[in-house]
Formats: sequence, C-alpha cells, structure tokens
Amino acid sequence: MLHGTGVGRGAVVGPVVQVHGAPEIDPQEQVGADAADAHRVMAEAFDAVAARLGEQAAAARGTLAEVLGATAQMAADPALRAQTLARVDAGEPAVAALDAVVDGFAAMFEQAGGYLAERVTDLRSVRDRVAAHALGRPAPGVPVLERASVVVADDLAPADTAGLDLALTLALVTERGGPTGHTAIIAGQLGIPCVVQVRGATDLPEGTEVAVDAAAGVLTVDPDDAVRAAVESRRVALAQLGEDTAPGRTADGHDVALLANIGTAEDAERLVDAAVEGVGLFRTEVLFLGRDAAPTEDEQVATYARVLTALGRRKVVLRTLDAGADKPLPFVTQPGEENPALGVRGYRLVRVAEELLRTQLRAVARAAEQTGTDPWVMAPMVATADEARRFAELAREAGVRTVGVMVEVPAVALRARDVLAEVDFVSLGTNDLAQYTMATDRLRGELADLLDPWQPAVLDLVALTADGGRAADRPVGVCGESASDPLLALVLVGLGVTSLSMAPSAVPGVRFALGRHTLERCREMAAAARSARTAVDARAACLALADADVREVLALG
Ligand SMILES: C=C(OP(=O)(O)O)C(=O)O
Ligand SMILES: [Mg+2]
Repeated sequence: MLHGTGVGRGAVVGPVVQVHGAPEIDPQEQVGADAADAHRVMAEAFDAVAARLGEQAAAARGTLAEVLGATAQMAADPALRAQTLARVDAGEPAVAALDAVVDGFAAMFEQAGGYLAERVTDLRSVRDRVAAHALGRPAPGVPVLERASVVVADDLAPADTAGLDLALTLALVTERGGPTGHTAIIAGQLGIPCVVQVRGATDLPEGTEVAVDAAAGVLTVDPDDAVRAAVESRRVALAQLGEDTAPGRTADGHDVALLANIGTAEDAERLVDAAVEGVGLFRTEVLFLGRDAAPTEDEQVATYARVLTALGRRKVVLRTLDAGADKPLPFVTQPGEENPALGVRGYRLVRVAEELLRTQLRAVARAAEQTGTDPWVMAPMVATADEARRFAELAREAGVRTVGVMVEVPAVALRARDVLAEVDFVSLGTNDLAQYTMATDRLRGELADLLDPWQPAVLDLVALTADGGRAADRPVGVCGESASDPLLALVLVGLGVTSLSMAPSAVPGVRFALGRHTLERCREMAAAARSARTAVDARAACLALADADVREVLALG
C-alpha cells in the first residue's frame, strides 16, 4: 500500500499510466555511432514523433485534439528539422544540436510575443519528445489514454490536466502537489478521485493494477478480491447518495445552502441539472489566465452572462480577479516581488491597476442587468475594514447590489465585526486562511500537516468570523476546500457558518452528513474540535461524535 492525502470520497480500480517528465538529457550524449548514424536516428525521431502526435490528435476530441494537432505540426516543421540535421552533419552532438535550434526558435517566438510566444511550450515539448525518442527513453507528457486508467505523475501542471481525456481518467495520483493545489482542485471540479503526496507512485510500472481510495488517501497495488469488492460497494453507495437532491439541511431542519465552486462558464453549464443551490465561488481569474492582456469588458459580460443564465434564479457569488502568488497573470505581475503571496495580489491589485477592477465590476453589473439576475460579488485577499469599505464603494458605484469580501487573511477574521459593518456578507477562503494562519505555502505539499484545515488555530479564526456574522446578522459562507470534507463541514456549521461551497462532486457526501446530524450535534463537534490541541486530535474528537452510517458510507475512518 502507498499512502498520501486523498481528495474526494471516491474509489476506483484500474491500470497505472505514468506521465513522464522531460527526459534528463546530457546534451553531450551521443546518438548513434557516427554523424551519419546520428542523422538517420534524428530524422527517424522527427518522423516518429510527428506521426504519433498526428495519430493522437486524430483520435482526440476538443481542446486536447487542438493542442495535439498544433504540436504535431511543429514536429513536422521542415526548418526545425533541416537546421538540426545540418548541425548534426557538421559533427555536433545530436541532442545538443536539437536543443540549440529549439532555443533559437524559442527566442524568436518570444520576441514576436502573442500567439507565437505561447507556442514556446509546444516547441519545447517537441524537443523533449524527439530527444526522448532518439535516446530510446519514454515519451514525456500526458500520454493519450487507450483505456480507462489511473494517471500517475510527479505533479501535473494546469496545462497537463487540460490534456487529459476525462472519459478515460479513473483517478489522478501525484507524488507531489498539495490538497489545495491545482491538481486537487481540478480533480475535485471534475469529480475524479485523487490522491496527492504519494511517495513511490511514479515508480509503479506501467499497467500495474491499483485500487485508489481517495477517502483513505491510499493506493493498493494489485488489489485482491476483498479490496475490489469494497471499491465496488463504495461506488454503489456514492451513486445512491447522488440521487438525493434535497437542499442542504441538518437532521433537525436547519438550512445550510450547499453551493458549487466553478472557474468557467462551462463549469456553470454543467450545473444546469445538478442538485446544488447555486455557486458560492466563481473564480473569475480563470478567464484571465494564459493571456497577454485582460479580456475586454464585452468579453467579460458575455462570460458572466453565460454563468448567470446557466444558474437561472439560483444564487451566484462571483469573486473579482484573484491574481498573483499561486495565480500569476503576466499583465499584472509585479516585478521583483520576493514574497508574492504577501505582495500585491488579489484585491490589492487595485493599488496598481484600479481600472482592471472597475472594468470587471461594470461587466458584472451589465451581465446582471442583461440576465435579470442579482449576483453577489466579493473581493479576495482583503486585509482591513478600510479595504472592505473601498471595495464596497467601487462595486456599488458600478451597479453591484450585494457586496462581500473573502476572509483569507487572519487580520480580517480577527476584526470580522468591523469588516461586516462595511459589506453584506463574507466568505471564508480556508485554503488561504490556513496558509496565512500557519505561515505555510499552500503549494508546498510536504508541509500539508501544517496546512491542515483542522488546525485548531484555523478553526478559532472561523469561529471568530462566524461570531461576527451572527452579531451583524449577515451570512458567513465557506468556499475553501475544507467545506468539501463532510466531517469538517459539520464542524463549520457548528461554528455558525451559513453556507458551504465546494467542488460539485463533493456536495452529495456533505448533504448526506448534514442530514444525519442535528445542529446541536454539529455544535458539540465544533466545541470538541476547538478544545483539541492538534489537528489530528480535533478530527478524532469529531469522528467519535459522528453518526455510524455516515462514517461507514463516506469511509471517514
Ligand atoms: C477559496 C479560496 O480561494 P483560492 O483557493 O482560489 O485561493 C481559498 O483561499 O480558500
Ligand atoms: Mg484564496
């Protein structure tokens, strides 16, 4: 068995497919016996890579097909090939020759900017593939899946996950990455079981059968019949939970809205028939990613209107641009920041790019008017009541009616009452709140124990925020990953949180857990968790108070 940190409750069995990183290449490594042989091997490598990518593009769909098709064209590019082979003929080591030619093209592309600059990643991917082929190493990158598989990687970049064939991806397993990192968030969004921080996963041979249990954070290699049967019964139990479409409510009828986190209009459209009460976090920065400039106001209006239309009369909480630190955007990145997580990020960008925020707020107000809806709008990374007031002014000036801020900085939790005097609601971003409370980079998977949202210090800050909400009679939601943990969700409700927003795939488990516990029991759990001195003890204390069926069906331990 291999252990890691699980994301989601699902379990699956399937064969391993490894995602290989770029091959480690010594540029002086010789290919073939002499220059003529190297010429032949390299020419053959270009042909093989172009042909394989072409075949894969033909077999793929959507974005994946486009990405593969463009990369195949680049591998077949006559100039790239001719220049490399000319250097090889002149006696240069073949891989070094390829590297130098690719570097030359990359520099040209980067200088040209725009579309061409974005192709540099494809160009380097062609180089890695051709070099790997010539040296007889496995092809790098996300392989094209031929059957339903468990995809294993050291870590996956957002671009890698875009290249996954979701219909055939049973689970994602990574050696690195944290539970609030990109792979985990995307897996949650797509409802794919995921385990991160699994030491030894990349050593598993291709095709090895593994059982992936996201609830337990465990991989079982060559599972026996008993493990397979347990996986199947979990699948059936979770499928049954998915049939309950009632609103979120405790066993004694206390309402807690269950909302979805989304990043794109497509995510919103997938919710049209989903049993969620709305969207509690629309991460609008996704629309800004991978571009040289912000989308225009009209483009933003169109996207926001699509989201609002998909949700109809359901609630939508839209978050304004959260750029910087773990979500860098080239056009607003502040040069020379040594600690970007503590720098000009999130709402603070208003200091250097106020028009960006004003444009976005206008776009939201126009989309709201167009669709006859009333979205709530909140700012990320607010640190003071003053900032909350200024954001509320800007939003109201633009025509937004309901304005809030995220609680991600401990200072805001500590002064929640002051902040709630300025805005209509707050939403706890527990991913960043844990990062800043525990002074622990959320992207450093190896520090996951410190980042654990069960840390009593983080729960204390949630409690303070909820107290502020109660005193002001204003809603306090949670939209960090902690809302998707069914046991922790009960604690959050016990602390006084009024809505929970999570990956849509997590909603059925949380709904089920809520429905089996009274508000009083949630409060007992919250008190027990806060009395504990460690994250592990906090969870254990709550588990002891949890309903037996819930423990069993959701494999809570
Ligand atoms: C919801 C949050 O925002 P993000 O994960 O996008 O930073 C959070 O920080 O908890
Ligand atoms: Mg955040």
